Amino acid sequence: MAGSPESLSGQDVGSFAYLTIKDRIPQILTKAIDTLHRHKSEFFEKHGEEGTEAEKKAISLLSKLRNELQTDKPITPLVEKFVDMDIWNRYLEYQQSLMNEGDGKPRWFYSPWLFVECYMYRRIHEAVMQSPPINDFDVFQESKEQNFFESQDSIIALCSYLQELKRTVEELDEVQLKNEFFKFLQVALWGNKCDLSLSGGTSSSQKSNLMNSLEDLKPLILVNHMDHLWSLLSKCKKTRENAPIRVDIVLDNSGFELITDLVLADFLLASNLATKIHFYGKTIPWFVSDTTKHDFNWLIEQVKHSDDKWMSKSGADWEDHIKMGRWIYHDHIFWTLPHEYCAMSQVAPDLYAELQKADLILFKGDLNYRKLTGDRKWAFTIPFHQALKGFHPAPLCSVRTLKAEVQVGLQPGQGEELAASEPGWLTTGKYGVLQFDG
Ligand SMILES: O=P(O)(O)OC[C@@]1(O)O[C@H](CO)[C@@H](O)[C@@H]1O
Ligand SMILES: [Mn+2]
Repeated sequence: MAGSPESLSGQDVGSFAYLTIKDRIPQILTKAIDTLHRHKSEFFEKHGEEGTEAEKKAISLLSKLRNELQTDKPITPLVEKFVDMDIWNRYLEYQQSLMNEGDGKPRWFYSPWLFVECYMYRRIHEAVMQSPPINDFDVFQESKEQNFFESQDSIIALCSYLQELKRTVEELDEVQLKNEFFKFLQVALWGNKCDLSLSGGTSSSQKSNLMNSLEDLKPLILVNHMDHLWSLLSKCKKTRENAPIRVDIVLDNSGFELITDLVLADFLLASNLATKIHFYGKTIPWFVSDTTKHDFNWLIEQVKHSDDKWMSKSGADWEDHIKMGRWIYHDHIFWTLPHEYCAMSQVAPDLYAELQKADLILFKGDLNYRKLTGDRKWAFTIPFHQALKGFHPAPLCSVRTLKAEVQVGLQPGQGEELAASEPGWLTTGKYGVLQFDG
C-alpha cells in the first residue's frame, strides 16, 4: 500500500486541530474543573474532609494538565496503574520513535491531533482516579444528563413515531419499509450533531422534531450509501429464514444521539432487518458526551420511567431487548485508546474477532470517522476503502456529521466546491455522510 499522508496536527496554525488544542480543549478542562468545584459540598457530605481533599487534588491535577497543554510541554507517560496504562505508554514511545532526532519530544502542538486529544481525555480520567474517594466521578455526567432532559420534546416525538410504526410495520410493503429504514438512518445521522465536545461542553440538545426536517436536510448528506445498507439487510432478511442477522453499533454521544441509535435498533428488530444488535460504548468518560455503560443504562431507565406513554413503552421494550438478549452491550478498552482502527486487529484481536461476527457495523460520529481514516490529510476523492488501510472486520458504514478536517470518498470537485461556498463545511457538523465499505 502506498504511504499514507501525514496526520492532522496542531503544527498547522489556524487549522481546526490547532484551534481545538489551543482554545476548545482548555475550555473543556476549565469546565471540568468548575464541575468539580461545584460538587465540593456533595463530596464533603459523602466523604467528609477526605472528599474535600480529593476535590482539591483533582482540581490541581487538571490545572497542571491545562498548563502543560497551554505551554506545549512534552506529553508525559501515565503513572496511575490501570488496565490500559502500559498500552498508552507504549504508544507514547511509538510516537517518540516516529520523530527525528532534532524534533524533541511528543508534544501538544506537534504530535498527531488524534493522539493528543485522546490523551487529554485519558489524563482527565487519571486525575480523577488519583483522587480517591471521588475516583469514580464522571466530570461530564451532568452535561450528558442535561442534554437528555433538554431534548425531551424531540425524544417524545421520536418514541411516538417509533411506537406507531411498530404497530403497523407488518402491513408495510418493501418500498414503504425501505423508506422507514432510511428515515431512522437519517435521524441517527443528524442525532450526531448533538455533540458536547464540539460545543465545548455548552448545551447541544435537540430542540426540533427531526422527522419533519429529513427532506430539507437530505441535500446535506455528501455521501449517501443508504441503498447499499438496504440491499445488504433486506437480502439477509430474505435468505436467512431463522438464522440471526446481527447489526453492531459503535456508539458515540449519549443523550439525544443515543436515543436515535436505540430507536434505529428497535426499528431494525421490529422490521426483522436484524435479529440481534450489539452496542459498543466507552469504558471511561470520553470526549465530553460519549456514552459509557452507566449512561446507557441510566438513559434506558429514564425513558422507561417517563410520564409520556410512548416514551415509557419504548423504554420498557428496550429493557426487554436487553433482558431477552436481543440487545447486547460491550465494554472494551480499545475504544478509548488513541489508535487508528487499522491497528485494531493487532492491538485488540479479540475485539476485531467480535466485530467479524456482524453482518453490518455502524460507526457513529466524527471521532470514529477520524479513527477509521487515521485522521490523515487524505485527498477528498481517495476511496473510503483505501483510507481504511485494511480495516474491514465486516461490511461497515460511517454515520457521521462532519466535525474535523478529514473527508474521503467524495466526487471530483465536490470538496473544492463546498470549500468555495462554505469555508466551515468540514467542521460545523452541518454536513453528514452515510459512507459504506462493503
Ligand atoms: O465523535 P463526535 O462526538 O461526533 O465528535 C467528536 C468531536 O466533537 O471531537 C473532536 C473535536 O474536539 C472532533 O472529532 C469532533 O468535533
Ligand atoms: Mn462523541
